[in-house]
Amino acid sequence: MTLLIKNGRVIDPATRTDKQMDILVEDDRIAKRAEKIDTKADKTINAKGCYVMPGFIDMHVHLRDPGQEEKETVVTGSRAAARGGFTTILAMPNTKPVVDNADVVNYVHNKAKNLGLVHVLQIGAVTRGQKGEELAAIEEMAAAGSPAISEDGKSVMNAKLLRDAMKITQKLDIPVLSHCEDKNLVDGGVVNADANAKREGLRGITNSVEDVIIARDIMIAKDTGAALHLCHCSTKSSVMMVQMAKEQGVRVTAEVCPHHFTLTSDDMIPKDTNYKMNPPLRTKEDVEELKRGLKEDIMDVIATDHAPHTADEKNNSMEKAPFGIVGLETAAALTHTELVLKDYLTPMQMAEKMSCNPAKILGLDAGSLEEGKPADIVIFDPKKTYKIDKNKFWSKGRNTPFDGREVTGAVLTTIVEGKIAYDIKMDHEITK
Ligand SMILES: NC(=O)N[C@@H](CC(=O)O)C(=O)O
Ligand SMILES: [Zn+2]
Ligand SMILES: [Zn+2]
Repeated sequence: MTLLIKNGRVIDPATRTDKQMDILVEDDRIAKRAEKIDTKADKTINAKGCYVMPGFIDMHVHLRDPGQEEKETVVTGSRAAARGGFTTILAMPNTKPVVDNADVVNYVHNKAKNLGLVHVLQIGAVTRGQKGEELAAIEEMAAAGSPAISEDGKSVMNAKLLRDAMKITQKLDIPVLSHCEDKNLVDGGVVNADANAKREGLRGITNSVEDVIIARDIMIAKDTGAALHLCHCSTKSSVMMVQMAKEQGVRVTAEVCPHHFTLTSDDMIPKDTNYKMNPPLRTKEDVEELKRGLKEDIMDVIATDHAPHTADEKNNSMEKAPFGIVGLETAAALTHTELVLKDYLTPMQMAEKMSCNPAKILGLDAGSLEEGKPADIVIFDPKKTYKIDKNKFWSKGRNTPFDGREVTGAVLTTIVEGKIAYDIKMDHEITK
């Protein structure tokens, strides 16, 4: 099988390439890349005017499988990923049961392999059952192919236990992905602690809830020499701490989610639980600092924290509804609209933060359009303007604050190992 992508703007951070080129895919690999390729191929795509980027890699996805298949499954989550331009996704372990041993890792990997749509890699938990009492089977899960561990959904509140885990991951050379939230400081908070919370009579989540754990985890990473990746950073101080840690040579990287750089707590519609997520939407000051951090490459990664919940669960009071919003099918458009078109990021930086950097952090053979590399590619139209429509999502989740929002930039085609996993022409076939 050969596939020829013609006349696209090839943006490949791994080789610092940004120019109009053709790409020839043979079977599952990039066979050739040149200014002009005239070989006859089984299929030819004209990508004139489009970005051709390494397929996006989402380091932070909740697939809810096993155990909460009413919210999402490996199948529906993979389809949503493909529609969002993602060729690799990492699944968080806060499932039922928790992913704390190789059997559950294998279950997810096998399910994804049988579907054969995008690459799905299962992250292992840090502690057994995410109970924070004893370590999970970290080595066993790494041997089964987990590229990282994470306690996402909460922090490992026992610092000694986290240090023990980091001693192991340092040896295994895999990163710990930290959800930073001091459980005791949350104190019943549901939205950012500010005037909006007061007006709505809601308890607030202060920046310190996140910041104290970021500081702690950086220090433990420094002690152990382990690689630390900070999930969903939302505070202005997170940027300062990541910068300081990097200057000191600590192995730290950090991610920001599209909702945290697109919205502030002022955008919240009262009682609309699609604005409830963890960490919460912060102030303008925080958002500006996150965008500066992304622009100056202090913050390395854009990840979605795709957190599907059912309409029933979200159809509750702000206090009772679960935290989290979906993100796979809106991330690329929001990144392009809010950061590239507003001159915070170049298209090259967009490709770095959505593909190349996650691949580096996770040690994956992905995130590059070099000849010989796996043909995981996204074709993105930077001119197409449209309104986000949650009813078109391939995810089971409809919990988004972005329904109806106008954006510019659309995923046209997602190619995984040389096969078309998504094409915008498929949009009418709602697959569920
Ligand atoms: N982010 C969220 O608001 N929710 C996530 C958990 C998490 O990422 O911490 C979820 O699993 O629903
Ligand atoms: Zn989290
Ligand atoms: Zn999460």
